[in-house]
Amino acid sequence: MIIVGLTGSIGMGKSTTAALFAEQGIPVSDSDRVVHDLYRGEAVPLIAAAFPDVIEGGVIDRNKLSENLAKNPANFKTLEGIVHPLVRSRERAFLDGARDSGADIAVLDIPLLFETGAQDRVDVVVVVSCDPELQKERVLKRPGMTEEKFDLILSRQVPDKEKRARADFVVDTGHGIESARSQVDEIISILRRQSPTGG
Ligand SMILES: CC(C)(COP(=O)(O)OP(=O)(O)OC[C@H]1O[C@@H](n2cnc3c(N)ncnc32)[C@H](O)[C@@H]1O)[C@@H](O)C(=O)NCCC(=O)NCCS
Ligand SMILES: Nc1ncnc2c1ncn2[C@@H]1O[C@H](COP(=O)(O)OP(=O)(O)OP(=O)(O)O)[C@@H](O)[C@H]1O
Repeated sequence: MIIVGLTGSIGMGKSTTAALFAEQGIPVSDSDRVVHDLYRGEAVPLIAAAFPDVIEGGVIDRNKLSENLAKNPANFKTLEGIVHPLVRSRERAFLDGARDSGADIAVLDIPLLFETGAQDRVDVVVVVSCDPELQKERVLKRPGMTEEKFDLILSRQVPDKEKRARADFVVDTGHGIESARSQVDEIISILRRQSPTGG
């Protein structure tokens, strides 16, 4: 099974591109979604011990957590120390399930692929990218997003230019969905041609 690591900076179109792989029947795991899920369950007691004021009604309130991180960026390190091993363990379970189901390709959508060294755990790296102005416009449209939060998150991510340089494939999301869909379909057919079973 070919493991594809899908990454890209905030707002570049990872989730949208991941959905295009899923459309072709390829199993996809979304790390941001895994984190959000952990914040409603397994991670709650661990995060409550480190940051008691971000718990609301027994779950983690991501807005409160974001405010906490904006005030104390050093807390990212503690938080990531709790969250990333849990994400990693969910990732292994996902890959086992994908293998058991006979998938020839599986996609891991990992926003912090290069930052966490996850490129060593995947066979192929796909980076999603677009123009930085379009990226900013997309992100600032989101409810609860501020320029400050955008800059804080960007400052913790490997720059887009470097990501593109390290990619096996780049998907440009700046020209609409149909364009992205044909880029993804092309990547899938290249991978299937290269795979030992020939797909
Ligand atoms: C900072 C938090 C509270 C913001 O939550 P919110 O719902 O507003 O945003 P969301 O989770 O959708 O993330 C928005 C964007 O920021 C990126 N991002 C999230 N955490 C980080 C981080 N630690 N470093 C760099 N980028 C990050 C995401 O990948 C995404 O591109 C949340 O993302 C979080 O708890 N992050 C820490 C866990 C983590 O490292 N996640 C990254 C993927 S494993
Ligand atoms: N190929 C595309 N064509 C047109 N719009 C797109 C395309 N890809 C993404 N978008 C739009 O850009 C915005 C951000 O996309 P998406 O949520 O997929 O980004 P993301 O990289 O997953 O973001 P984050 O890193 O914050 O989770 C969305 O509004 C989405 O509809």
